[in-house]
Amino acid sequence: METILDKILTEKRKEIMELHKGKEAAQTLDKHPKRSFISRLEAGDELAVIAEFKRASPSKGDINISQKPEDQALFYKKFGADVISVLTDNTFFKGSFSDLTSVRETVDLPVLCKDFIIDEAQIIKAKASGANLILLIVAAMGGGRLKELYDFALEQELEVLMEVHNEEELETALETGTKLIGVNNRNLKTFEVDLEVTERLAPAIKKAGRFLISESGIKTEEDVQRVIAAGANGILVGEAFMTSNNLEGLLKAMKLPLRGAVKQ
Ligand SMILES: O=P(O)(O)OC[C@@H](O)[C@@H](O)c1c[nH]c2ccccc12
Repeated sequence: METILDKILTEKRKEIMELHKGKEAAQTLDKHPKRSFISRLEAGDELAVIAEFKRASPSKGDINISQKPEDQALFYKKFGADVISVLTDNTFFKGSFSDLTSVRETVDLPVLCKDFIIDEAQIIKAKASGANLILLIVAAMGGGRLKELYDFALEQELEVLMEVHNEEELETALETGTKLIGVNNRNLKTFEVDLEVTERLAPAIKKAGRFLISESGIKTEEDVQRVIAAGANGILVGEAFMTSNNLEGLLKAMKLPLRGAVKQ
């Protein structure tokens, strides 16, 4: 059966053909000093928060369709986010690369390009649009291709958040040498969400000495305590922030210390 991930990748292949046709000059926005998420993680003893600009998704439909990326980015920055993630996929998530550029130009935080990247042309586009980090989803391609794209991104001076959902994908990710592993609690094939995925994969990630970001389905302070207890260094939150009527309270409550957050 064709999964949603298959459908998205079919669409991406069309977009990539267009990207290859238009030889857009990859002028970078790197007038600013480099914005590194990894150095923030190395320095910090507080949970890192990646706050996502997410208008819509295939599983939820419209989430917050009228919000402007620059307004949301200013709130995220003000309330303590460490990175802003921007969905750039248009067909399924109603995002765009110009959303990413707006965010990059509005705040001085590192910006993550959240897309389904399977080709170098998309990485060049992300960089030219202002990304500091990109997402690479292990489930979207084979291990050899993953390593090529990972190395290409590093050459472009981008950091990489590598996303996994099970043990096999994690093994493939670790082999690339990536420092940042994102554990997606949502199965991209069934949309089922379970924080237990973070708990299951955390020991191997910690043992390998990599940073662990728990992604998806995190809505409450209790959820955050749970993933910190499992060993998360950071979280990635979209829907709960985009729909909250008390974003300040929620985001600040989630910025917990990494030690002492769990009552013994
Ligand atoms: O809205 P949530 O449940 O907080 O999830 C955010 C983020 O993890 C999710 O948007 C996501 C994780 N991996 C992805 C890959 C592609 C698109 C989207 C995603």
